[in-house]
Amino acid sequence: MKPVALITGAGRRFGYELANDLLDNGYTVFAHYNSSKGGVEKLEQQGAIGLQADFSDTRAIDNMIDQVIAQTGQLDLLVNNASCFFDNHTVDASDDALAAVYQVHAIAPYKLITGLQALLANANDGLVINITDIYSERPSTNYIAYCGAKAALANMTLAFAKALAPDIRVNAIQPGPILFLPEHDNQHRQQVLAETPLKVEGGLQPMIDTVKFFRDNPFLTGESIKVDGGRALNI
Ligand SMILES: NC(=O)C1=CN([C@@H]2O[C@H](COP(=O)(O)OP(=O)(O)OC[C@H]3O[C@@H](n4cnc5c(N)ncnc54)[C@H](OP(=O)(O)O)[C@@H]3O)[C@@H](O)[C@H]2O)C=CC1
Ligand SMILES: Nc1nc2c(c(=O)[nH]1)N=C([C@H](O)[C@@H](O)CO)CN2
Repeated sequence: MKPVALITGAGRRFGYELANDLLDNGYTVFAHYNSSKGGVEKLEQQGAIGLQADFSDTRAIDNMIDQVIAQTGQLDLLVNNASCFFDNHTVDASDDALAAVYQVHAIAPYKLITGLQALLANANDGLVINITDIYSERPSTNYIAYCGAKAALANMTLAFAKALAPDIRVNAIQPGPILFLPEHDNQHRQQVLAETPLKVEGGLQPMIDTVKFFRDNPFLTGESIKVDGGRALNI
């Protein structure tokens, strides 16, 4: 049987490239998206199974879990990647945005891990990888809710690693400046790179390589790896 992966936020950027890589490496991929339908449609052309869910709606999370359980008896890899990068102004202007930050980064991963636990345990070496942030340990004052939610995900990584062993491994990746957003101007980019010892935007391949590192190391659980060019040293 082909290994099975579920990637959340697979419609663009890191989630999309990771899903592509897993498809190329023989995985059956469940590709979740919220609004990036076009990206998942490309993945579906390569055999992926698209799943739409807005994680700000808990019922949508439950429905997605039911769809996965109905289509597979095992899950080898769950990557909790979905994220809404909202700053203080965004969440101060909208309670819905504030709630979404915790729904997407904490409630959805919690419900996916617990709801798919039996499928992960059916795999030979079930693995959960939570995508947190270097700011989950040293918060930014401009993204207070986001950093708090990522910190919750980081903490749950430790708890689930302890609670689900030895059947399921749970680890985290803490990205730094891997890929700027289109709206990030040159001034912001230069400032971030000035604070990054390796002085470059990391790109997505180091993240994909780190997923593979966790996949290939069955003795790792409860671990978190920074993929940040050293930027955590300066925040
Ligand atoms: N890019 C970087 O430099 C850094 C990234 N990270 C983390 O790495 C991971 C990947 O980063 P990146 O690719 O830039 O992430 P993105 O900002 O591109 O977001 C990832 C995905 O999250 C999904 N998402 C957002 N809101 C919701 C929602 N309400 N319900 C369901 N899904 C939702 C989006 O789905 P859709 O597009 O379908 O709406 C999107 O595809 C993220 O967890 C991010 O926090 C951390 C530090 C730095
Ligand atoms: N969901 C996202 N989270 C984060 C992003 C992103 O693009 N999407 N980017 C960062 C970095 O700070 C980077 O943009 C450099 O400023 C943090 N989290």
